[in-house]
Amino acid sequence: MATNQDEIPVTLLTGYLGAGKSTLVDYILKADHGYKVAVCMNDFGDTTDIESRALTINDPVTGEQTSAFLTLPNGCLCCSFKDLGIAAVEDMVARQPVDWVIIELTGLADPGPVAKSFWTNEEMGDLELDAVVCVIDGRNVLKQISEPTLQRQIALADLLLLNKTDLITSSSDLTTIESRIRSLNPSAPLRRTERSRADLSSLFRVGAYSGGAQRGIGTLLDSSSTDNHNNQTHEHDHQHDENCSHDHQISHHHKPHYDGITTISISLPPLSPDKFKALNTFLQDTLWEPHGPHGPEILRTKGLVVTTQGEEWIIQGVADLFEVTRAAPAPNSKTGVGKDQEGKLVFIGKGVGPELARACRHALGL
Ligand SMILES: Nc1nc2c(ncn2[C@@H]2O[C@H](COP(=O)(O)OP(=O)(O)OP(=O)(O)O)[C@@H](O)[C@H]2O)c(=O)[nH]1
Repeated sequence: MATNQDEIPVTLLTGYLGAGKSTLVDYILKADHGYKVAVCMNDFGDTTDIESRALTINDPVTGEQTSAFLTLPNGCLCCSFKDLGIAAVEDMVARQPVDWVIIELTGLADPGPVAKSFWTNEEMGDLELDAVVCVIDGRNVLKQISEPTLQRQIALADLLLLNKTDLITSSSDLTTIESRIRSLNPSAPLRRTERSRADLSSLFRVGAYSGGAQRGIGTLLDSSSTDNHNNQTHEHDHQHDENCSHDHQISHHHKPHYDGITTISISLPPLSPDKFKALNTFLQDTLWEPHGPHGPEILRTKGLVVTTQGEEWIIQGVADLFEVTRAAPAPNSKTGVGKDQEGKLVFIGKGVGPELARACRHALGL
């Protein structure tokens, strides 16, 4: 499809909690393609600090670590982006020349309103919406597919990446998954990926929006016409879309959000080796053991642990799987971890509440 080479393409990256969006961003930022890429990250559950620490970006000239992030510090891009987001992206692009803008939406965002605001905004300067790319968690998609948010993410995409194929155990599962995805979006290319390693030429200058409406996208982008989940379960009042001033500071309480999903953030002091071990056991007990019909269903776990020895570790969990890896040094930090630096553990899921925070503190003897 023809694209305007003078415009800077904007890719909207969507996909459910833990699908592999940040992994894709990390892959793109490190790949050898020669494009200057700007990334906007938005996150649900106040975890952008953890995300940005999970990535390392080296300046190609100096080799030093750089921060390429413009943090949009609230958890609800879909209602604040229209006014704040585009201006923020324009500002970023004005400060440094870039070839490609990638906006990673939260795992719980409907990409429709953001895509629409980019597509219809006359004052976007050199920016042009290029494509909506949806990363799909191959391991969990069949369990999650009844979620309206995920359905819209898939339905709206111009390119679908079926990720985590290493965790899909049989070819019949793969066929079932692909046909379920196809039932929601029969026309977008569907590619299989492991660790989100997609062919970069299929991601850049897709041109899905050049040349006017296609695939009935106009109707899909209008969330009021197809989206009934906002009206039913979304706790926010989107009537005040234009001046969205309500409280998005969800980090330390457990407000219901999209699809009845709540989040809790537990701050952690520097952990001794014994307490770090206890945290690992707590995560195993919490994520691996069934909680019965009324227990929380944890969809996503993220954490930053600071140890008393001054190490930092990142925790990433999706459903029952989790991994603990050494954190990249903080950007612009030459001194390492400060003595009073705190860690935190964030759970996102259904029925996630203060009991979980209490259980965690108890398990760690805090
Ligand atoms: N086994 C396996 N793990 C993967 C793959 N892709 C990503 N992961 C892991 O899945 C976890 C979540 O990946 P992220 O890239 O953070 O997912 P995300 O979509 O950005 O998650 P949210 O920010 O919650 O929306 C991390 O632990 C990744 O290392 C894959 O293809 N295979």
